[in-house]
Amino acid sequence: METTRRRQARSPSPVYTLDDDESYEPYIPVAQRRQQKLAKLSALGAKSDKSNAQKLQEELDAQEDAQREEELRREKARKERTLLIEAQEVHLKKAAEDSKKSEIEKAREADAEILEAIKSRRKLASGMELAKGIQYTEPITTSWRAPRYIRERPKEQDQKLREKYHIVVEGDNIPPPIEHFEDMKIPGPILDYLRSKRIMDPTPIQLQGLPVAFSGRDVIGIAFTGSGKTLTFCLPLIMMALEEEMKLPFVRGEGPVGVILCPSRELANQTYDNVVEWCSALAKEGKYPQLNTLLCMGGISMSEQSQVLNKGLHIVVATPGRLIDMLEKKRFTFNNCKYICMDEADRMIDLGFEEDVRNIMSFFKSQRQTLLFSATMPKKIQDFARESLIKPVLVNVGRAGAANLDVLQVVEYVKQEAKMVYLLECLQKTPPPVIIFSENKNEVDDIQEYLLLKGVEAVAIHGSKTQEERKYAITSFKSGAKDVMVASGVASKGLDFNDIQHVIIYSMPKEIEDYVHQIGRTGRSGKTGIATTFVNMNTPEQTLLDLKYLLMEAGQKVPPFLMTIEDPRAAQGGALTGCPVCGGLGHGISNCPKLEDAQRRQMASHRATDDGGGY
Ligand SMILES: Nc1ncnc2c1ncn2[C@@H]1O[C@H](COP(=O)(O)OP(=O)(O)OP(=O)(O)O)[C@@H](O)[C@H]1O
Repeated sequence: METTRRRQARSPSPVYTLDDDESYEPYIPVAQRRQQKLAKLSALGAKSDKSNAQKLQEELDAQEDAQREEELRREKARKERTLLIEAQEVHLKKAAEDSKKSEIEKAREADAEILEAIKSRRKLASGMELAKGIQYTEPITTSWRAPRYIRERPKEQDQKLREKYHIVVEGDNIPPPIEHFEDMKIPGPILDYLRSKRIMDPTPIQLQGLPVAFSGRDVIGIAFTGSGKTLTFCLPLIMMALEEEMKLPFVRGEGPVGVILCPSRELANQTYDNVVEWCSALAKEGKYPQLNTLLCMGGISMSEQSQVLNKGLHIVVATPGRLIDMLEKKRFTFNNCKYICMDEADRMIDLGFEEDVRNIMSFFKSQRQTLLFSATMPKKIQDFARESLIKPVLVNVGRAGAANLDVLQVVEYVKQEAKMVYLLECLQKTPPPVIIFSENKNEVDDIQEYLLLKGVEAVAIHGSKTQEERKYAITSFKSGAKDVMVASGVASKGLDFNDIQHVIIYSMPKEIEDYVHQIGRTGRSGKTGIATTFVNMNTPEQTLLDLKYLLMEAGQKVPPFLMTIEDPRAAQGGALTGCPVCGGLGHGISNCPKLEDAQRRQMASHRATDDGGGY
């Protein structure tokens, strides 16, 4: 033990322990080795003969060579090992990068495939046009012109005006924006009527959308909920019908001049009421003729409307199913129809409803002006629509699918079992009227029952209610006789109720567009409102992500539990652009909830019946 310790202490070699590689041989510098060799030789030289010394010399040389070779081999092996490790590391890193890249690429490829499939949908042209390969290249012309002073002002001024009102336009030869209704050549009685309703100046979508539509151009109009889109697409049709009627009055069996398509009966009813009011205002003083409007939708008998059908018909407001039925039965024709507008157009030309629209298009006999309006219009629907329109003008106020900034959005985590009780508390936040949304018909009924039990004056509306019940719910709520309306999302899209104070979203819809439409029942025409949304662990994470981004975009408070939800695309380094299919900001096309639903709807569309959804 003592010897070992001393030997170790004397050893000139580097410190080395058994913990290291056992095959290791300490390195002895060449000069030292030579000295050792010389010492051995001289010792030998003293005792033995020369040949022995020579032998030994050769032996030692051979040993030295072998040792050097071994050293070189080891050195080489070490270098090779280092290179191998480096190469492996590079390979692994590359593989990791490649897999990350291929994930993104894979997603991108999948997206491209879906987008291609959407793009390859047939245009929304009539069957006759498609069969004969008829393609219109120029928009229809109308006699409407902007006042000369506006037409002649520099284009930069038009652009400045658009910037002032945050209007984005796309298209060729875009008619100028007009800041005052008085400059739009709208008949006086309608202007008076609008003023009486405190509609003094056009909203951004109106000040650009109306001149474009009056000029006969195809329009894709996108603007926030409650921003006055209805007037933007109804007034041009009224003016067109007026001009036709004044040229040569319509007699029985003639018309309509144009049609407005709505995705639900309630919306059709509301739009019809608006058109009738505006037409009555027009004819009130006797200076202009009466224009006749037909409401064409499931749930009302056509005998009720026979007096309209017995006269010349100017305007039809319809849901698709009943309209097709009437056209097939030849109750009226589209032989002279020149105008078609789709409200909530993204829904109308969405997969599933598209075939109905295509069917309706097939009844047109000549070129028409086509207008598509919505608060939500995902990029791909826009692209598809654009291909079906003729030199369309896109008028966009705010991002398509963005929430109305006049709505204060509050998102609360409420456990499923606590929702009903908390709902009562929530109702105290504001005075009535309040709308409560639920995605589920049974839940709508349960909520109404609970509220009635608690003494709250509540009505309910959903697709399984009869036409009478739906009408009663809407009218009693609109008149203020009832404080609360509990509704399913579908039944209330686009409905314009007066001064809704508070929207409570009892169950968060899967598609963020539905959320945008639902909260949009408040904060209309420049007023403010509150939207409270209940979420919990039943809410899909992807929906929560969409919601988080939407709140951030609108500058709203994002609750901490939403803040903690990470976007997997951010980790993958993917682009955080909105989903081109639904416009949601929190996911890509490959996991779009709407696409799944749309596909389901497409399959179901063949079985669709006129069951209360408006068809
Ligand atoms: N220029 C205006 N000034 C003030 N109020 C207006 C103006 N234009 C329309 N309004 C009113 O604003 C309300 C909302 O209009 P409208 O229903 O057309 O909104 P919308 O954009 O179609 O909304 P949604 O996307 O929810 O269907 C209506 O009550 C309407 O009378």
